Amino acid sequence: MAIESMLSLPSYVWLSLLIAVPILTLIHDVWVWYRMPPGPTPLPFVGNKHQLPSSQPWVQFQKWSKVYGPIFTIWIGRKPTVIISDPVIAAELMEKRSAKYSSRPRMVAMGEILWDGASVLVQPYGKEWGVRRKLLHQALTPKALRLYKPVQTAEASRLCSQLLGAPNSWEKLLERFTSSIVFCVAYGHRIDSLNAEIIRQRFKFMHYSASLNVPGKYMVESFPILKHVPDILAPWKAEIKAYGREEASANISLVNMVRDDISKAKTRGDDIPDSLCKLLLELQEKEHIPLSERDFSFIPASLFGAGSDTTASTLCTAFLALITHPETLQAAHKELDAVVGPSRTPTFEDEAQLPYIRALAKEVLRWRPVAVLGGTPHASTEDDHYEGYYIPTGTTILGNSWAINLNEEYYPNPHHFNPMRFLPNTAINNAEKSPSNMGTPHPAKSGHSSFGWGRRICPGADLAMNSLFIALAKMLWAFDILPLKGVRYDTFAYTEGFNIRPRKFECDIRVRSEEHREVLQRELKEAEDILERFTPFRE
Ligand code: HEM
Repeated sequence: MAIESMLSLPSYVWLSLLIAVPILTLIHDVWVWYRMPPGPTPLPFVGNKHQLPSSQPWVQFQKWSKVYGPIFTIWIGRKPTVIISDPVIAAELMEKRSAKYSSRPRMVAMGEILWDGASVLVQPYGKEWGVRRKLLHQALTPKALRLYKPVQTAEASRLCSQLLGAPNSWEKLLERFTSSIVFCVAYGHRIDSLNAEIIRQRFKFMHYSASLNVPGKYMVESFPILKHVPDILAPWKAEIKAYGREEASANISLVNMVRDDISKAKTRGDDIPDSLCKLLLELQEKEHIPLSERDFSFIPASLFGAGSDTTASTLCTAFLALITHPETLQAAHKELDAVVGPSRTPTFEDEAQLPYIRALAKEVLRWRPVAVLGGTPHASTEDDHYEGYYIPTGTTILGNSWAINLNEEYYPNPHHFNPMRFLPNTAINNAEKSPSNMGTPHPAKSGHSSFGWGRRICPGADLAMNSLFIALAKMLWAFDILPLKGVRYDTFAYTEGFNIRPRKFECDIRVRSEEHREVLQRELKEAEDILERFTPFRE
């Protein structure tokens, strides 16, 4: 009846509606735009899309922050994104006001159709996310992290001994190292080669999910109602769901592999290596976990996508920093020689005595942050005001780590790689660390925000820091990492994407002495004894 009477409306009413709706929408948008933090002027309905560069948008965002201020707005179509370039503002919104700023922007194709809400990374803030996040924390407590240290140490020794044999393959060797750690920690199985079937499978899933997250590729992102169109009428949706089923079934198989390992070990009367999946399965025996088998399987599976490439890329950046700032290699050698000496390699027990190595790892994360736009964006779930500006519900919030980490106020001479910035205050360091060369202190305890903010901060940060520390300590103890003669290195030549790493470059990796070589060979045997318990994934 209502439809019939609408259809019988005179044509001048329809015409007025056709004109009035866009005009009213535009008035609404201008009113919101006027009250939000300033930014480059958007076009009606299009926003700033035409002004966004196709390459390294974080650099353009940093330039805009100098024009419009440390908090500014850009518009993608009619959706606002607030971009933050100052660590204090990032902490104020995403940490102090985290109750309002801990969600994720809606990603319909990837988060809802492909993963059906199973992935913690893109899940909106709420109870479902909280269950997964709590489980991750339970398997990554300081006590649990201690259980993973022996395998991280053994893998770092294996990495050094592989670098002895194939120094030119350093990038691939770093990738194998981080992949193996992630799989040992997630499932108690190691990676001996990047040709392992499981690596190919994981890359296939990662590339497919990334391919869904291309702005403008799917109409469903602008009109989420389309996700309810039956599969038979929407082949694009049927394809995404089929991929989702394949990934879920692969994740469930990995959990079943660990279940099988546990039951075989019980029959034999021994135990299997500690892993995140094993800890979660033990927890499941003791208490009810309100997740389906499928959703449970996505928790250990999240480690590879989130933790392998990020850690490997950070190590690649460390190599670039060392060859372009040779004084830092010398300082690292000096500390390692004084604390560890030439007859053994460093271990986690030496960590407290190696402040320069720890500071070097932090400076790498600051100097060229791998998650250059703060990882996955945050989204607000309530209207808010900051310094008189209006930030409406549903705004996307990007912490531009590039601009934050290279903000001169906090890090003077920001492109200079200088681990001293992160050295604890001691009498000796203070002589070189006057406030004028160290800048305003960063609000985070860690001194940087490369792992994100507040309730969404990276839950794997301590695990990643342990991998970075042990790999850097052992490699720096063993090797000279040097520039090739006559090569000019570009410290800005980085890849595109959400996670960045230096574009391919060559360097000269030389063992420091025959004694160092012998120690590495001897320690490889000890490492292999530990790694033997972690069955490798098949090629
Ligand atoms: C150098 C290595 C790493 C860096 C730089 C890094 C950085 C980040 C960043 C910036 C975020 C987004 C935080 C935010 O939204 O505020 C994040 C999220 C996340 N990271 Fe990491 N990460 C690293 C390693 C790892 C590792 C080893 C794991 C394995 C446990 C991991 C698991 C995750 C997960 C599951 C999330 C999503 C958390 C959520 O949405 O609640 N990351 N990471």
